[in-house]
Amino acid sequence: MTAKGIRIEGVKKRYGSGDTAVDALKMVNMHVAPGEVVGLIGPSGSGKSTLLKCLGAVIEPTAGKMILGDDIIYDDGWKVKDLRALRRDRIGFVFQAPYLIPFLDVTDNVALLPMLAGMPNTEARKRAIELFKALDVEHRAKAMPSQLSGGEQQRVAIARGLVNRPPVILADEPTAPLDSERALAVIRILNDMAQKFETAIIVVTHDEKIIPTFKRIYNIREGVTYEEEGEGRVFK
Ligand SMILES: Nc1ncnc2c1ncn2[C@@H]1O[C@H](COP(=O)(O)OP(=O)(O)OP(=O)(O)O)[C@@H](O)[C@H]1O
Repeated sequence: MTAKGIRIEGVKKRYGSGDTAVDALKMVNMHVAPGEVVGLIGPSGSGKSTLLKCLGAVIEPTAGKMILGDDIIYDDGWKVKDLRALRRDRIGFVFQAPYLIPFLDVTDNVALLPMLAGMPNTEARKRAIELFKALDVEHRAKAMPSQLSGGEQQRVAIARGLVNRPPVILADEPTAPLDSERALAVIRILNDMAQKFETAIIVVTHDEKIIPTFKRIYNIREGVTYEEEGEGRVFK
C-alpha cells in the first residue's frame, strides 16, 4: 500500500433524492500509484463520468473517502477549503478534444495555468517549453493552435494537464479521435510523463486500441468498480 498517488475508498454518489434518486456510484475503490497509468472502462451509464467529476472535485460525492498524496481530501465531506486551488494545482485534466484557446499561442495556452496560480509569465512560459521538449513539440512553441496538427494539439493539451505538476491526471477519452498509431503514441507519452513526474494517471476509455496497453484496469459496472489485471502489452 502506497501513501502517495490517489486512493478512493467506498465512494458513493447519489443524484437527487426520493423516488427520482439515482445511485450513480454504489461502491468505488481504487488506488493509483505515482508513475502508474490505469484504465477505467465500463458501459455507457456505468458511472465513469460521475467518478471523474468526484475525483476532479467538480461534484461532491455522497459518502466515502478520497486521499490525494498524504492528504485526505474527502471523508464524508470535503476536507480541503479551497476546491478551486485543489483543481488548479493538484489535478490535471486531459480531454478528448484539446480545447486550446485559439487566440493565444501554444506556449501561452500552457503557461496560463501556472500564471493563474501566481507564477510570473517568463517562468511559466519556460516551464511550458520544458514540457514541449519532453513531448516533442518544442519546434511549434510559437505557433497558434490552428497551425498545429490534431496530434500536436493533443500533445499541447497533455502539456497543459501536466504544467502545474499535479500528482494526479484525469484523462477522459484522450485518444478517441486519433488513429491507432497516434493513440498508442499518446499512451506512450502518458506513461513516460507518469514516470518522469511521478504522476498517477487515470484514463477513461472505450478505445479498443489502447485497452491492451494498461497493466491494471478498473472496470465499473452499475456504479461498482472491479479491479482487473490488464495485458500491459506495449509497456511490458
Ligand atoms: N446530473 C445528474 N442527475 C441525475 N442523474 C445523473 C446525472 N448525471 C448522471 N446521472 C446518471 O448517473 C448514471 C451514471 O452516469 P455517468 O454519466 O457517470 O455514466 P458514464 O459511465 O460516464 O456514461 P457514458 O459512457 O455514457 O458517458 C446514469 O444512470 C446517469 O443517467
